[in-house]
Amino acid sequence: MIKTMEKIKIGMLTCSDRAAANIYEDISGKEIMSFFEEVLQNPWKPIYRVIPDEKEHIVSTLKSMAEEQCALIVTTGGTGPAPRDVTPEATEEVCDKLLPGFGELMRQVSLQYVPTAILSRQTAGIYKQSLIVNLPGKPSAIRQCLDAVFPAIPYCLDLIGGPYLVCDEMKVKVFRPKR
Ligand SMILES: Nc1ncnc2c1ncn2[C@@H]1O[C@H](COP(=O)(O)OP(=O)(O)OP(=O)(O)O)[C@@H](O)[C@H]1O
Ligand SMILES: Nc1nc2c(c(=O)[nH]1)N[C@H]1C(S)=C(S)[C@@H](COP(=O)(O)O)O[C@H]1N2
Repeated sequence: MIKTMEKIKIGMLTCSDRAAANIYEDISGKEIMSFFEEVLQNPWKPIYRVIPDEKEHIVSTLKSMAEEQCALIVTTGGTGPAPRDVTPEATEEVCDKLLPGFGELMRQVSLQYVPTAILSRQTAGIYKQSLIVNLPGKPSAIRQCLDAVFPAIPYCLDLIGGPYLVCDEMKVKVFRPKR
């Protein structure tokens, strides 16, 4: 089990050519940060990076965040069909196991907001003791997707030997089936 004496580490990885080049501010990464500030009640620490849409760079950053013991790594951007969108490929290359239900649910929920939700190839999976979840790049997509999938994340971390997440029940209804 990842030690709970220490602060829980959450990786936040923005994959965006323009955010990495400071052409625009990384609002999506900040949205991920504020989601966890609101819901998490454990002591925790963000491990935050902004990198361009380059597969090998994404692969090595995901691996280094896992080596740094991030229990959860949330990416944003690079999930679409454009030539430089490669975040799902990098995630699939890194992961030992894929969890396709995450992408299925996030696309289903996102379709309530935009018909182009079907263009996101966002996925999720397990690498060692880290859960990796892809989100689209649009800042508005962050909450829509995290609100949908987060209730299953604490139990997923329990199952992979990660830290026990304690969350604000007023903000998110975490579900842990009785074992
Ligand atoms: N990290 C981010 N912060 C703020 N806005 C973003 C971010 N990522 C994407 N966006 C916004 O969402 C729009 C669509 O995102 P998309 O990922 O398709 O950008 P892109 O065309 O791939 O370019 P880039 O990789 O440089 O972000 C962008 O035009 C931008 O307005
Ligand atoms: N919730 C939500 N999902 C969304 C969107 C959005 O605005 N909101 N944008 C869609 C669009 S337009 C694209 S191209 C894909 C991929 O975006 P990405 O390449 O920035 O990850 O996500 C889709 N999913």
